[in-house]
Amino acid sequence: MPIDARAALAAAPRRAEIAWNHKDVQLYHLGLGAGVPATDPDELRYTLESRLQVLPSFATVAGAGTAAFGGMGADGIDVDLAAVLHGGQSVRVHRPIPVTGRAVQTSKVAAVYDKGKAAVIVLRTEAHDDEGPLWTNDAQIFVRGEGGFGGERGPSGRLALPDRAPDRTAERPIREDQALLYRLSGDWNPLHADPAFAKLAGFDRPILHGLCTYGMVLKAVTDTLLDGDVSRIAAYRTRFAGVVFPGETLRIRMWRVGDGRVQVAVTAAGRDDAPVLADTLVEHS
Ligand SMILES: CCCCCCC[C@@H](O)CC(=O)SCCNC(=O)CCNC(=O)[C@H](O)C(C)(C)COP(=O)(O)OP(=O)(O)OC[C@H]1O[C@@H](n2cnc3c(N)ncnc32)[C@H](O)[C@@H]1OP(=O)(O)O
Repeated sequence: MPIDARAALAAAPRRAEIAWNHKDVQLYHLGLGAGVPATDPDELRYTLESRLQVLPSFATVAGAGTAAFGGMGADGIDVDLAAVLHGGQSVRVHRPIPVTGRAVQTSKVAAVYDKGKAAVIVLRTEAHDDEGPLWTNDAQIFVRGEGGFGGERGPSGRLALPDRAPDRTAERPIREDQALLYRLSGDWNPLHADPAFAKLAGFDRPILHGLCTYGMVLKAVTDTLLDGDVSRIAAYRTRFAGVVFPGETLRIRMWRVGDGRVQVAVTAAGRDDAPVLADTLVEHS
């Protein structure tokens, strides 16, 4: 059986020692489109080692994605990569991520939901270093065609948008080669690079990594509403509601909804505002 929920949930957490330095952080930020214009002091915070800060979404790639792909091969989970889409993601940072770090990361399957036509696997990753906890991530992995095994349907997690105009709107173009650059941070899924594999998965051409959109949007919110200061971010969650293609432009609408929260909706600007990110919330100080 491709998904054995009981075996997946009972499996011991996987443990990995991970390390990163300024180059990993700079490459990750460049993969999100940072550094344009190259001499803009606001962009240098993401690109120049002497001023570098780390976007909290870096937690999703630290250790070059070991947790994500380790989870796909966890006990009880044997699925076809062409059936896998990233369904949702949350990150909570317990303190700012250092530019250079070494940590122990554990990951385990925290839930397996049966959505009828699909299964949703929740993969939880926690990291700590000598000073204590660093981050807790949940990745929701949507596996088409693997539902119907008689499991719980799980929560819907929907978040209604405020009934008013957004406080701010930003647009962010995606470079044609952005997925090729982003994948160097550790997500080597051919879905984002190989047209033949993308076809197998049902797409006309390679699609952008969900986590690339995720990082681009966090950067846009930080730069637009949080003075470009990543240390103000505590948590960030989203649902990947529709695919994005390299070369498109993201339209990012933001609402301040009180108590240090920004709600966000993201659409593809050139495709009739087709939904891209839904149920998206940034928590900040
Ligand atoms: C770090 C870990 C990495 C993990 C490995 C990932 C590797 C990466 O390289 C892969 C990627 O980056 S893929 C790119 C990013 N993801 C996407 O582009 C997906 C975009 N979303 C879609 O296409 C559809 O929403 C789609 C297809 C997801 C769902 O659309 P529909 O089939 O129309 O679903 P719908 O009928 O609306 O809902 C059925 C039930 O499923 C739940 N659901 C829907 N979208 C979900 C989503 N995105 N995540 C989780 N659950 C989701 C619905 O809530 C519904 O259940 P319920 O009725 O209980 O509410």
